[in-house]
Amino acid sequence: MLQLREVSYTYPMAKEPILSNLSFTVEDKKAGIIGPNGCGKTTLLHMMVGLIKPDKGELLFHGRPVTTKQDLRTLRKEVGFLFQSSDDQLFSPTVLEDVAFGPLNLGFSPGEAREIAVRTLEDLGLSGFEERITHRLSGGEKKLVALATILAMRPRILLLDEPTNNLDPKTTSRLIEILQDLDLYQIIISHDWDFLSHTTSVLYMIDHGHIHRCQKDHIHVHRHVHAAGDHPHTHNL
Ligand SMILES: Nc1ncnc2c1ncn2[C@@H]1O[C@H](COP(=O)(O)OP(=O)(O)OP(=O)(O)O)[C@@H](O)[C@H]1O
Repeated sequence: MLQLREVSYTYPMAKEPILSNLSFTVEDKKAGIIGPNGCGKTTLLHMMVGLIKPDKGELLFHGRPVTTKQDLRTLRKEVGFLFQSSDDQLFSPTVLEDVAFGPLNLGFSPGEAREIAVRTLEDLGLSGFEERITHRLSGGEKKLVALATILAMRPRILLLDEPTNNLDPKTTSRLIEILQDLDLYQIIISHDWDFLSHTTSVLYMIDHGHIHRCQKDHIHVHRHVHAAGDHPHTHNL
């Protein structure tokens, strides 16, 4: 459904490409993407929603190249993106307005959009948040509301960029439960091995501009290292 084919990308002023002739297809229902800081994980997800255009290669959606604004609109109806920073996602005064914004944009009437928003908040255990002032929410509350703004649009694919950053263990557990219950494609960037082990069934690693599917034993070794309390970055994740 969603595919990057042989893409390369170099940031302006950078000497080396951050992604190089990389191909990636959303085919596993729940996949994690790992790799060291700065290896290009966020760049990859941004490319998959058309926020970054590859210098070479193409983004395909349902087998067709995404080139026009209309192609992008179609893609974004079905592909939701949870930003690393919730403040990049939330902009309305109240939670209800923020969550209803997507459905309104999709053409639902104000009444229908409100109903969808209320139901989505309820599904995420956020009933009672409707009239809360969005920018006054805690970081964890913002993360769940940001997720609600996406789920209200009923996407088929969900891309999540380091969703557990700054979440406490209780909110992380809540997020795990929510993601486990969601029957849609999920691609998750994370440095949190425990979280990935609960939410994904396959892992991909970005390394020197390329992406590899990790072998099972490789995953076990790294999980063991992480469980032993070592810092994952020292092991080149
Ligand atoms: N707009 C930009 N202009 C120039 N360089 C950028 C830009 N955005 C990101 N980079 C650089 O590109 C590299 C890849 O960034 P990216 O955010 O994709 O990495 P990442 O793997 O998600 O890292 P992390 O795990 O730290 O979040 C980094 O070295 C970053 O500094």
